[in-house]
Amino acid sequence: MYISHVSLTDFRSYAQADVELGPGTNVLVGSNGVGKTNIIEAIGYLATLSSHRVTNDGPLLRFNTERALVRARVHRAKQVTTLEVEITAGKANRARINRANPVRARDVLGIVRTVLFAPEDLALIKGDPSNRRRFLDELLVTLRPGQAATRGDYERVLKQRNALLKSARTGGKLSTAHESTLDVWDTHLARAGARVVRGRLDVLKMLSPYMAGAYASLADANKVARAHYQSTIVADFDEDDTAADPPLTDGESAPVAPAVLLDASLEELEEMFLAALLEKRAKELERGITLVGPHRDDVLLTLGSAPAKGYASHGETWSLALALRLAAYKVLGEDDPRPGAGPILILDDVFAELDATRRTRLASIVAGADQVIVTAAVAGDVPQELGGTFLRVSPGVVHS
Ligand SMILES: Nc1ncnc2c1ncn2[C@@H]1O[C@H](COP(=O)(O)OP(=O)(O)OP(=O)(O)O)[C@@H](O)[C@H]1O
Repeated sequence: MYISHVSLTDFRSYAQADVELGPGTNVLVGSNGVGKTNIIEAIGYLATLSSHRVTNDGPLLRFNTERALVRARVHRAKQVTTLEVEITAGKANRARINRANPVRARDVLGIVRTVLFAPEDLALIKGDPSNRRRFLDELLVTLRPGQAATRGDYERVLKQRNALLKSARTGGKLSTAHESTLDVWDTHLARAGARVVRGRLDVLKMLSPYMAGAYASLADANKVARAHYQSTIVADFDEDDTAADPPLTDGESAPVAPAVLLDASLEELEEMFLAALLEKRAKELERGITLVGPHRDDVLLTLGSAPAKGYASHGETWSLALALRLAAYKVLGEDDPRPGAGPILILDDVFAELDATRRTRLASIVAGADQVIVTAAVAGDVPQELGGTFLRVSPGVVHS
């Protein structure tokens, strides 16, 4: 797929900007701070309804404005869709498809598919587990938009269960009424949580071979890149390793998924989760929080026999983070293999970080994507093999 036109109103540094893009490679070039990333952030927002840089929408609204608009013309296979998302401070966002009546923003998930790689992605390897959970969850929602509701259910139940645990803790002894309410929340939590875990395991299974392949193509290393789901819902998890959330200080937070978890059905996962909740109930009451569940899970990434976090070099960390995104790109391409339906690949500031060999390798890996959007402060950093159209960005304006 590709986007042929993006229009921004009061988004980040842009009062109003129109950007014409084409299929194939588009390179946005301009000095530091002119607004290149702001453009690709807006395109990424249409796909995920979130920014790759900030966790809330506030900074996306241009200073002193209340509302931002991102509009795009999307070409997917033979279909052309005009998509518009309105981001409003402190209110639910709204969207419009083909200028029809507004719908919930959530309803447009899945129309645009992007895979965005940015320097912030180093946190996928070096950062706390929430980065890796978010990576899997976002990909899952792109593949199965219905998963957004499951995730929402899980968060809601988790919040209510935590509130109950906290009130039971401050109130002293757990009353019978509290206990039976907790049983009810456990059932709801396990039902939604099992779906979250199953979805993540499925996604990770799809990603793994592509991640290993992309890493091998990017790096000379003879180290194999692997990803293992670590779940707190497996029986022998020791919550002392996760005293705080984010639970990781270093090393591992929970056991690597055993085969029993990898192949478990939803019902089996639910049972596992319920058993783990029961086992941890006393500890949870003591601490006033839910200690087990997908909100505490992690993905252990390894290079050769060592965990990437804490051991990988800077270059290896870059290559592995990039390999994860390229794997996501492959998985999405496989999910909708129609010609012209592949995801849009966005590479923010990536070439400046790579040596000449890796630049060329990356260029050959991404060649053939329906659309690649690259940002660079220095045009010469973008390998010539990539070709494409250059667009010059200066503050507030994009010149074709
Ligand atoms: N909400 C906002 N309102 C107005 N301006 C903003 C807002 N958020 C960011 N900016 C401005 O946008 C600019 C940053 O834009 P962006 O991150 O797109 O730069 P860039 O061209 O990608 O730079 P670099 O090459 O350094 O990565 C900064 O000047 C910043 O002050």
